[in-house]
Amino acid sequence: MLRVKGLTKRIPGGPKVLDDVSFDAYEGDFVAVKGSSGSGKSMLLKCLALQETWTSGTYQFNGKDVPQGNWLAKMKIKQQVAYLEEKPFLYPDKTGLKNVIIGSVTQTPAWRRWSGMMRNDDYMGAMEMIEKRGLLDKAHLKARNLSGGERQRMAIARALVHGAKVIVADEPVSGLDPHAADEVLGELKALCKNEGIIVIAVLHQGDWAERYADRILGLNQGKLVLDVYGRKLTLREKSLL
Ligand SMILES: Nc1ncnc2c1ncn2[C@@H]1O[C@H](COP(=O)(O)OP(=O)(O)OP(=O)(O)O)[C@@H](O)[C@H]1O
Repeated sequence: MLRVKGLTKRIPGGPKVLDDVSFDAYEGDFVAVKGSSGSGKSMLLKCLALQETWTSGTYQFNGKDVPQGNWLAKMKIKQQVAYLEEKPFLYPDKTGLKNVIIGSVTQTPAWRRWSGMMRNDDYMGAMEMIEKRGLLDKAHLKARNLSGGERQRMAIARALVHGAKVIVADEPVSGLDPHAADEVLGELKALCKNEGIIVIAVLHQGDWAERYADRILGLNQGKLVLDVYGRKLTLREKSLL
């Protein structure tokens, strides 16, 4: 479970880009975040994935305060709260499999990525995760040759192999064709439903949020102005974003 209370981020010498944001998310929740450009969507996700610090407020994960200072404690949270970018970085000359085993910059310690060590159980675990994503025939393809949707799904496999219990995804389907977008969001939805993963995704464009999320959070100028469960947004609600 993830609990955010009064989360506020002020840019030094500048404005508040997150202003007193509070919400909870539970195992299996698919939460979409909507809001116009500059409303703080990416900043919220970066704070949750410990890619950014916050100024005040509390953030708890599984009942414990998430620290901002302690490196080791932060590393443990980063393993469990994976950050999925719009265009996830994969080492282009390494295979999908190798990328999954090595892990991402945000989730895996540098020594693990640099050593590139591959134990037998790493290999088996990664292959199983890739197979579950329907990407077995792509496992040995260099990452540069994967399509946008395949890269996203490979990045999801990578996050899970390295212990993700929460996936925060910033515009994960932006730039994908509708079929590839459906595959990526279908995959994330299945992870919520079948494995209790929490997904928090910025899905501002189109009706992806309404189609896939159980809940929609709306941000406007850093404030949480909407928290809607299990239904489409009304016209009035849309006008708040
Ligand atoms: N490091 C920074 N220094 C100054 N301002 C920042 C910094 N990071 C973010 N901001 C500002 O914080 C606000 C929120 O940014 P954020 O990237 O979260 O917006 P967003 O809702 O994701 O927008 P978009 O949909 O355009 O990506 C913006 O006004 C942005 O300019």
